[in-house]
Amino acid sequence: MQTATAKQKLFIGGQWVETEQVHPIYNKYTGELFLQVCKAGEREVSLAVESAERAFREVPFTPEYRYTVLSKVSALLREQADDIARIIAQEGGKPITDAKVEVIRSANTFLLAAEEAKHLKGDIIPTQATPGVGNRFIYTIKKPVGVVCAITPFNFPLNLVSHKVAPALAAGNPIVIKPASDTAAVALKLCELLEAAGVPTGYVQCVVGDGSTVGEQLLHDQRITYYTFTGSPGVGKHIKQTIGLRKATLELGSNSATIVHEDGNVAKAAERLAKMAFAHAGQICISVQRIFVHKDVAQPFMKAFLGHVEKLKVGDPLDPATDVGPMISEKEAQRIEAWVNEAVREGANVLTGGTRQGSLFQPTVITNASKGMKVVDEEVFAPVVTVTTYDTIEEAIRLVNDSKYGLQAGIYTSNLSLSYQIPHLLEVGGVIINDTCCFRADQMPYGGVKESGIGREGPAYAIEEMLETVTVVVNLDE
Ligand SMILES: NC(=O)c1ccc[n+]([C@@H]2O[C@H](COP(=O)([O-])OP(=O)(O)OC[C@H]3O[C@@H](n4cnc5c(N)ncnc54)[C@H](O)[C@@H]3O)[C@@H](O)[C@H]2O)c1
Ligand SMILES: O=C[C@H](O)CS(=O)(=O)O
Repeated sequence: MQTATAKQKLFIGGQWVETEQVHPIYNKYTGELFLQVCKAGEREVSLAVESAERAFREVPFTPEYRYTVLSKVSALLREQADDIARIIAQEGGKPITDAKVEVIRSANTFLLAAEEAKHLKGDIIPTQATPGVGNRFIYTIKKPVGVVCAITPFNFPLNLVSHKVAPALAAGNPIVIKPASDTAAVALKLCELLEAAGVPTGYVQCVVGDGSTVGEQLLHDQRITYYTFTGSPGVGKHIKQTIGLRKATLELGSNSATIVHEDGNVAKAAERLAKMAFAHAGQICISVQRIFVHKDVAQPFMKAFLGHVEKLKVGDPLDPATDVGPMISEKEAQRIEAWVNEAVREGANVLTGGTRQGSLFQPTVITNASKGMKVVDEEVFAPVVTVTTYDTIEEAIRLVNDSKYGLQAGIYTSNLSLSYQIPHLLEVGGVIINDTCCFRADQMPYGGVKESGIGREGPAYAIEEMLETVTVVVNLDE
């Protein structure tokens, strides 16, 4: 990684490529210039896809070697975790402790994908009992889909890139990465590690630039067979409409909810919810945005919850004591300030927070919020949570489901029967029992329903989506 005054080059076809135009990346807390990154033009984007396509046709990449490369990247991430975490903290504003967790999770994501590369297999299809099939042996093989394009957001600038690069490579596909420009430094750092680990030429490229230029060009390039996108629902819908019949995985937004039921552990719920509603300043797709608490436990819950929230330390992401850092930009902090003020005008109460200093927004707890308010209906993607009481579990389920989104939901309850039933009733891609909706283990299938997306990530599941199944029928009578 270079210094702020030097230009960080792009990675295309195994070369570090310099361009005229740069994108300045700023330290999101101090506002100082952190790094200048070369911006891809039409030529570099086309070259990136061409390099990937050529690699796919001409460069062998065996499953055994995929394992070697991916596991080496995992080891390098672990070795360099402290330095890489500092990049994430500076360009992304993520508290250093959380940034370090992200790096270690990425190392794990690579290792999980490496292991999967050893186990790619098709199926044997039983035919003996099917009339008319005759003496035929039917089986399937799995082939890589072709050139994959990864388009990623700013909030987990390493692990969400890893969740696309590692499975694509494990499946034998070359990839073109277009990271969010404001946090592109760590994606390019990952390319350095992939190069050091010996990734074959052309299997990884990274081009930086705006969604409206670089992103659009990638969507229209017919040499790309598969898109894996994480980002906002608006861009996700646009991708789906633009790419036609080509396949895509879309990991989009949410206004995720957690229920604190009358028989749940209120003390634990209050502590975890205070952490997970405000982690990374609420800029997590599964961040706790709506809390529904049973009326009988609402008072002790609120007391404990507010106590924890008011202890959160807001400030410099490089300070290990910081819990909540800045938002990605002052513009985003101004947006959420306006949404909170609008909710107050419409009758909501702010119990704590609600104030802004530049891009720092104080952890904010809102009550008396209702449907029709942006802080309830839209994805806040900010350190803001609403708390609403309910009378019956049926009402709580209806409130959780009353959303255009459906990524994950959480419930605190000691009722075994309810724990079993509720995943069948909630309209989400993942249900977390006795923890908040903001939980992800990197190996689990992860993704949403409704406007939260299409498909599942987690190395084993992403690999499956990035493979083509070919059926082979052998007529044994010939
Ligand atoms: N479900 C998940 O797993 C998940 C994870 C993280 C973030 N997110 C979502 O991401 C959003 C926040 O991230 P963001 O602000 O970086 O999202 P964003 O949608 O603004 O940008 C994501 C990426 O899309 C690119 N892009 C924008 N317009 C494009 C276009 N026309 N064509 C092609 N690419 C284009 C951007 O440059 C960026 O690289 C939130 O909605 C959040 O919920 C979802
Ligand atoms: O922002 C949403 C991400 O999916 C979070 S995580 O990296 O998967 O935890």
